[in-house]
Amino acid sequence: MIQPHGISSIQDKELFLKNRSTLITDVLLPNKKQVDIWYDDTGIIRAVGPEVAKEHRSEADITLDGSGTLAIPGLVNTHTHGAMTLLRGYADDMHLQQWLSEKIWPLEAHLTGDHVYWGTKLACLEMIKSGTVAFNDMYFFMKDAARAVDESKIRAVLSHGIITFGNEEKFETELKATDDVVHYVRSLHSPLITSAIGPHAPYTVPPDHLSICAEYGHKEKILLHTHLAETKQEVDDCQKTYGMTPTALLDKAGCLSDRTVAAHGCWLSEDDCRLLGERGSHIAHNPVSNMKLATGRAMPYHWLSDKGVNVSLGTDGCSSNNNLDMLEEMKIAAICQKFFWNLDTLLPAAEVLSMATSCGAKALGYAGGEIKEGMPADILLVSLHCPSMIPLHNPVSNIAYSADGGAVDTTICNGRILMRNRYVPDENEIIKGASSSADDLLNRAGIMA
Ligand SMILES: C[C@H]1O[C@@H](n2cnc3c(N)ncnc32)[C@H](O)[C@@H]1O
Ligand SMILES: [Zn+2]
Repeated sequence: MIQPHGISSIQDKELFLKNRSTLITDVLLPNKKQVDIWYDDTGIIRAVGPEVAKEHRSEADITLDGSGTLAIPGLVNTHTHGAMTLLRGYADDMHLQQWLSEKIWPLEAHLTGDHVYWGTKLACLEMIKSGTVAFNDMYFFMKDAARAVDESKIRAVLSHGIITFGNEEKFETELKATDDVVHYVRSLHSPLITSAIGPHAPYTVPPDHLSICAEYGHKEKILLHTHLAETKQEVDDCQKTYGMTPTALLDKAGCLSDRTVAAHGCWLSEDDCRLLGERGSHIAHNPVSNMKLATGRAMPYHWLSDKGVNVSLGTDGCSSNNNLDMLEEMKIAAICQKFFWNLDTLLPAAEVLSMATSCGAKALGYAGGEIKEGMPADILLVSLHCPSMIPLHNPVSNIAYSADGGAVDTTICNGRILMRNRYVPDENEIIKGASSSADDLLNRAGIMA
């Protein structure tokens, strides 16, 4: 086993076992203030400030030396398909509809719960190693995904991806799968995991099925997670078939509320943005996936923010990104907006950091994404000894534009230490399990790994 730097004794390994009252000393905040942070064993931040170590040292079970690191809130990935880690590099450089219907869906037809378990374990590992503490996931075999997330101790909103193309029998199966996930997640009694209903998109789920999804979501008081206005073809087809935009169609079906997270939004019109603002719905921006699949237009961030829409950030799945690194995503979001809309002031560094943290927590419906008293201890310690963090003229700029996930030294979610000195306890087992699971998937599909 790799002996990671600084983790040597049994006692150190106990760091990862459970929540304990923790003091982080001498850490820098993005505003360049040097502080100590203290949180208790319920995982809630109780004090942040220069004198905190003096006042609370005796109450802390663990002390982490934060010197040489910058503390930022844990990152929130508001749109992904976790287990698609197994499909990383399987189908690149294709047109979106062809990519889905000729490569992705045929392979996904061979998925089992075991694949999704290992794919989600790998996704959680990758997220922990790059500073993500919460994600909004839409995929299949979500009870297996829930097991993987529960073991990984990060936050997640889990939805079964509903794709019906109008088939009633399929819709019944999909609703049953959704209901199973909702009840299974509740039975876990985890404060970190919730469920959502996930009608895949207006082009895969017709209006009558969308309405039933919306009703179910309202009845269960859960999020509704969907794809929206990703391509021009989607918007044109919707106009032709239903005489309205996909956004108006979702609204007519009752799918737009403040519990709705819609991914992409590349081809939203200004009126669509106004409607989303009125409904309090959230848009998850996925710039890497959009650029890779050549959706042809960047999400109109200026219109969305003008209309008061909460815009968060997501990576999309590993088959269209091809990683889950939210620090990388932040940079690409900020530069993609400036480039596409030819506006150098659009989406500045501080805004993209909020997009990846507090706006994400808001979209997923929990209090978080800020390092302050009363907030959950979702904290990253980013190494200041990385070349990409030097010099430190502006910590927020370095985070948004310069660092990548490899700069994250320590990841804490809800007070629990998940990575320290870049060490995650079960990393080797996960890599082994996920690699053989990916081979197994391709073998089952008759593709030589
Ligand atoms: C939940 C479903 O969503 C599919 N999926 C993955 N990425 C995208 C995308 N960019 N657009 C639409 N669907 C996507 C998954 O492959 C799965 O079939
Ligand atoms: Zn997606």
